[in-house]
Amino acid sequence: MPKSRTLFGRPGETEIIAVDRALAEFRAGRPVLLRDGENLALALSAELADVDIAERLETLAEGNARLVLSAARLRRLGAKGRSETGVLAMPAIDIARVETLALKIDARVDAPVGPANTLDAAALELAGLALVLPAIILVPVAAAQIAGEPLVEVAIAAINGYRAAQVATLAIVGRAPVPLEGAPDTEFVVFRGGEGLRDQVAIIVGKPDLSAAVPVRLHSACLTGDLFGSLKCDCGDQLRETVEWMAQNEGGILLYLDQEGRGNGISNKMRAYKLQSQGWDTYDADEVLGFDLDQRHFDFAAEMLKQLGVTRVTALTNNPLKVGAIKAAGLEVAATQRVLGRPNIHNVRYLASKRDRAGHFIDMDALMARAAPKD
Ligand SMILES: Nc1nc2c(ncn2[C@@H]2O[C@H](COP(=O)(O)OP(=O)(O)OP(=O)(O)O)[C@@H](O)[C@H]2O)c(=O)[nH]1
Ligand SMILES: [Zn+2]
Repeated sequence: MPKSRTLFGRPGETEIIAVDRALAEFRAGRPVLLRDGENLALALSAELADVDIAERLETLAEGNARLVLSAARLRRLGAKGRSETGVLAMPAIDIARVETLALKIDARVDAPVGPANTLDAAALELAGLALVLPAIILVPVAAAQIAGEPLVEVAIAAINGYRAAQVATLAIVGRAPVPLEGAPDTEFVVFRGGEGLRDQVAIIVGKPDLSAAVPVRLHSACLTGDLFGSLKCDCGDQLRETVEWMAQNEGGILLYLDQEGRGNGISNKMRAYKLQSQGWDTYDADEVLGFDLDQRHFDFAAEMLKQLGVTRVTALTNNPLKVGAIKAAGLEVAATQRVLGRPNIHNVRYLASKRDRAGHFIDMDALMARAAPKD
């Protein structure tokens, strides 16, 4: 990403600010102006579009509007031969059709799907960052057509470089002791930036020896499981049992990451839960919505560990993605340790899917042995 220096933007931050503004607009259902050199296009989240905004875009579109969809969504729509992101031409912006193609379960694609260009791909990345469905109405425009319009403009390089820039600017903004039940010697350290739309938290339990392999868990936020003890997953048990284990052993660090729904956000997770209640498994439900197996990135989590002085870890996880990401970020993984949740009739299919479809190291027999409630 190009560095630029202005009065109110430190080098590298100007681009982050532009994307932050674009995200606010996008999530509010207003079009964002994307720029790739001389090429301009208005991008609008399909799930937030209504007839009024469609009519206004139509006056600029001149028949050139398109609907950008993810590879996963196109697969579900039965688009022949498409293994990547693609676009559907929209001679007229028909909101009912957009809604069907973006969200409806039984929708099939009835028109040729074209390849996505750099603006389309950046629009899809923006949707991912905004935690909305990966479906965007894109309208190519000329500068003269939108002169004087109060639009937020963002260069596609800024969008594509956003995650890396967020890692580079990650910094501790607050820390304090927070005694926890069962782990009274605990400190919360809050980092600004990283993934998702909020800050990230490192929970340092006890006084881990930073010169040895530090027990570390990267824990993705799960409102339903962590906070309310939902029976649909194993997150709450993993969270509390890890903190307890760290307190009773040599301490450790749990990173609480703003990655609801495997990075899809809480609203898309709830859409997926609705589909699951109709019989879809956890990954198929996500694919219906247009998501791949896992949208999470963990490079910023590794950076958090580095800033806390960690170089070598014992990774407390069953997820090979997390282990790979920690290693790829230059930290040493001395060992991995399984984190068993508790199975029940509501989560057993979810756990089996994670094992069978995403390669999680889950020993179902060991897990089932824990099915009985604690005495
Ligand atoms: N999309 C989606 N996300 C889910 C579902 N169930 C749980 N999640 C999310 O999945 C993530 C689980 O994250 P983690 O607890 O870090 O676990 P993990 O990736 O299974 O890896 P380990 O627990 O470390 O082995 C959280 O972001 C949850 O919100 C689901 O059915 N669909
Ligand atoms: Zn969960």
